Amino acid sequence: MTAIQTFFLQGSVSTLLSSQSSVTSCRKVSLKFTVSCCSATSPMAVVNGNVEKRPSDRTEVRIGLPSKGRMAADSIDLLKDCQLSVRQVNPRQYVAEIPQIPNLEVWFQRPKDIVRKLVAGDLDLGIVGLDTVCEYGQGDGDLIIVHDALEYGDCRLSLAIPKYGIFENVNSMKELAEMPQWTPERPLRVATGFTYMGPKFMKENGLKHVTFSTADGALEAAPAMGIADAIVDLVSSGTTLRENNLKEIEGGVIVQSQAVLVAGRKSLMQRKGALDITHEMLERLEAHLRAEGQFTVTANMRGSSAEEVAERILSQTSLSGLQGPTISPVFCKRDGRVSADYFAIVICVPKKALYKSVQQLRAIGGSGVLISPLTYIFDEETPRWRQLLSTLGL
Ligand SMILES: Nc1ncnc2c1ncn2[C@@H]1O[C@H](COP(=O)(O)OP(=O)(O)OP(=O)(O)O)[C@@H](O)[C@H]1O
Ligand SMILES: O=P(O)(O)OC[C@H]1O[C@H](OP(=O)(O)OP(=O)(O)O)[C@H](O)[C@@H]1O
Ligand SMILES: [Mg+2]
Repeated sequence: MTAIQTFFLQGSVSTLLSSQSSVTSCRKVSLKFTVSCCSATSPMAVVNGNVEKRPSDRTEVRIGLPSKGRMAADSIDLLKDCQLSVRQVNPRQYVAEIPQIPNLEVWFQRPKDIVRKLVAGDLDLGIVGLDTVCEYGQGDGDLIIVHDALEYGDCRLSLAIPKYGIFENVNSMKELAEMPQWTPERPLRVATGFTYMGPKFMKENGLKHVTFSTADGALEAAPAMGIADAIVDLVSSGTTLRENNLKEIEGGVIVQSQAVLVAGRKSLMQRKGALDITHEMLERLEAHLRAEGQFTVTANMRGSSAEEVAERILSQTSLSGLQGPTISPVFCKRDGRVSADYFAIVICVPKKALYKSVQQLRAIGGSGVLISPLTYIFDEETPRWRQLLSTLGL
C-alpha cells in the first residue's frame, strides 16, 4: 500500500456546531470516500475498533486516557493535580484504576480510538483533543463535550498553502476559492490526515474542484514534494509551517483545539454511576483549573474600620477578588488597651494581574503583601454542570 492514498469528496457535508458554549455536541454528517486500498462494498470490511453498537451490562464506568503521544503524560498530570492518581501497574498494561473513584476504570488507548470507543459505547468518558473528537466523532450526536478547556494540548487545525509561486498573493480562503487555476481537470490537491474535517471544511468554503490525499505524518513536506498544493494539519507554534515555507490564511482555521473531557450521552443517561462520576470529575477539574489561574494575596492595611478598608480596596479595579475582599481585624495591645488599628485582607487575584494588584494595594496603604498559590476553588455550582444537565434534558 502506498503511503499516500487519494480519495475524492462525494457526499453531502453539514456544519459542525460552533463550540461557543461550554458543552458542545457535533451534528451527524455523512461523507463517502473512495479509498484506493479498499471499498465500502468489500466483503472483508474492517470496522474501526468496534464490531457493532451494542448495549453492555458492565457495572464499571470507563474513562479513556491517551496511551501515547503528547497528550498522555499531561492527562495523567492533570488528574493528579485534581487529587486523582491513576494507578497503573506497568506502562504496557492498558487498564488502571483511580483509588479515589472506586467504580471507575481507566483504559489507555490512542486518542482516535478513545473517540471511536465512546461512540461505540465501550468507553463512557474520555480525555482527548477537540480536533480528535471532531475528526473521529464525525458529528455523532451521542458525543458531549463536558469540559471544553482543560488547558493543555493547545493547537489548531488549519489549512496552509505555500508562501511562494501562484500562492504568493493569496491570503484568504476567499482568494484561494477564487483562483482560476482549479478546474475539474486540475483540482486543488490537499494533503491531510483529517479526512473527515478537511473535505467538510473545503466544501463549506465553496471550493468545488478539490482532491485529497492522506498520509500519517510530515504532511508539511507534501507541497514541496509536488504531491499537494495545500495541507490541512495541526499547527501549534507554527514552526513546522515556517520551516517548510507554508502559511496559514484568513478564514483557514478549522478548529481551535485543546484537551477536552468528552462523554457518551447514552452512558451518562443509562449507565449507573456514570453521571455522578462525571459530576465529581467536573467539580475537581473546575476547582483545580480555576485555582490555577489565581494567587491568594494577603496584606495588612491601616484603617479605622473593616468597612472603611473595604471601600478603599473596592475602589481599585484589580482588587475585587472572587466575591470581594475578606477583611479581619489585627488586634494588638497598646497602653494596656486592645485595639485594631490594622486589618488583614485576603483576596484572590489573577496571576496575570499580580503586579498591577500589588501596585494598587500599595497605593491604598497596603503593606506586608504575601502571595501564595491557590490549589482549588470550589464554587457553589459549576456552570458546566448546569449546562450538561440541560444538554441531557435533566
Ligand atoms: N504540535 C502540537 N502542539 C500541541 N498539541 C498538539 C500538537 N500536535 C497535536 N497536538 C494535540 O495532541 C493530540 C495528539 O497528538 P500526537 O501528535 O501526540 O498524536 P497523534 O498525531 O494522534 O499520533 P502520532 O503523531 O503518533 O501519529 C492531537 O490530537 C492534538 O489535540
Ligand atoms: O506548529 P508546530 O509547533 O510546529 O507543530 C505542528 C506539528 O505538530 C504535529 O506533528 P507531530 O509532532 O505530532 O508529528 P507527526 O506529524 O509525526 O504527527 C502536527 O502534525 C504538525 O506537524
Ligand atoms: Mg502527531
